[in-house]
Amino acid sequence: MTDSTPAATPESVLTLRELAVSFGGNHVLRSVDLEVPTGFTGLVGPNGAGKTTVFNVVSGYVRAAGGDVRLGGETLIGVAPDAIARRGVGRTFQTPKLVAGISVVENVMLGLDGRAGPLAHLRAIAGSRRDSRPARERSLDLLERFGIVEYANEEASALPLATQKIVEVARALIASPRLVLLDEPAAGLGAEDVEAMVAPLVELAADNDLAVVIIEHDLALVSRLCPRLAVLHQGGVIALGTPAEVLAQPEVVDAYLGAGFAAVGP
Ligand SMILES: Nc1ncnc2c1ncn2[C@@H]1O[C@H](COP(=O)(O)OP(=O)(O)OP(=O)(O)O)[C@@H](O)[C@H]1O
Repeated sequence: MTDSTPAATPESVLTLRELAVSFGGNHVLRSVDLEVPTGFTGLVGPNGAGKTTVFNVVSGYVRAAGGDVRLGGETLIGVAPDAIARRGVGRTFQTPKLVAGISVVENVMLGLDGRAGPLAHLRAIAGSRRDSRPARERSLDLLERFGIVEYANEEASALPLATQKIVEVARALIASPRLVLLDEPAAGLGAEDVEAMVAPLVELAADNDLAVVIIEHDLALVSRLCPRLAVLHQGGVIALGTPAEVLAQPEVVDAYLGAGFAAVGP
């Protein structure tokens, strides 16, 4: 390699092109363009900007009105949520969606079938085809990594919020995804619980070359984790760059942060 070799642009794991979503007359996403490489990307913006809607389209729960979503080179438009999960997309929900009546270790295993969404409960009744010894061991291994293996046999939905959120992260990771979407993972958690979730997540993401997109209102956390931030506002990405670059942009201050905000750096 010579000095004149151009710096490699990181390969995009997830690509959104002119993505549009409407709910009736509410045009939530007008034209969202975003490339997500491996590593951590923060998706921020005001309440109601459409951040969760982006996750819902990528994971197949909401239909796009226009544009494209590509994982690697392949479109995810028209693909069912469980099939999208099996192609390598793991996700969590703003409010944990764990299946009641089954244990923590079993909830994590549901991730192997892509069963993380609203229908997971109904399907779980039939039992998971993936309830094999290796699946159980993989689930236990993840619970160990996240420091919650002691809860493995407890009913998941009875656990404190922080533990439920960590269980969801483990469920999102069990199928060895390429892309993980975390919807406000730290909301409602104390500093210690956030660390308990984040430290193993950062290690696992690095070990497995994952692309992780985090929606998070805690800007200190998102700035620490994410070398890239995208700001969503009025149906599109209005800023993209390092946290320091993005949080200093006047339009981001106006739209999201408020005039009293001063970026804390570096
Ligand atoms: N399934 C749906 N049906 C109708 N409207 C919806 C649906 N999902 C989202 N919306 C609307 O789309 C808009 C964007 O919602 P979304 O939850 O994506 O925003 P957000 O940026 O994630 O907000 P927050 O930061 O408050 O979680 C809101 O006006 C919301 O009411």
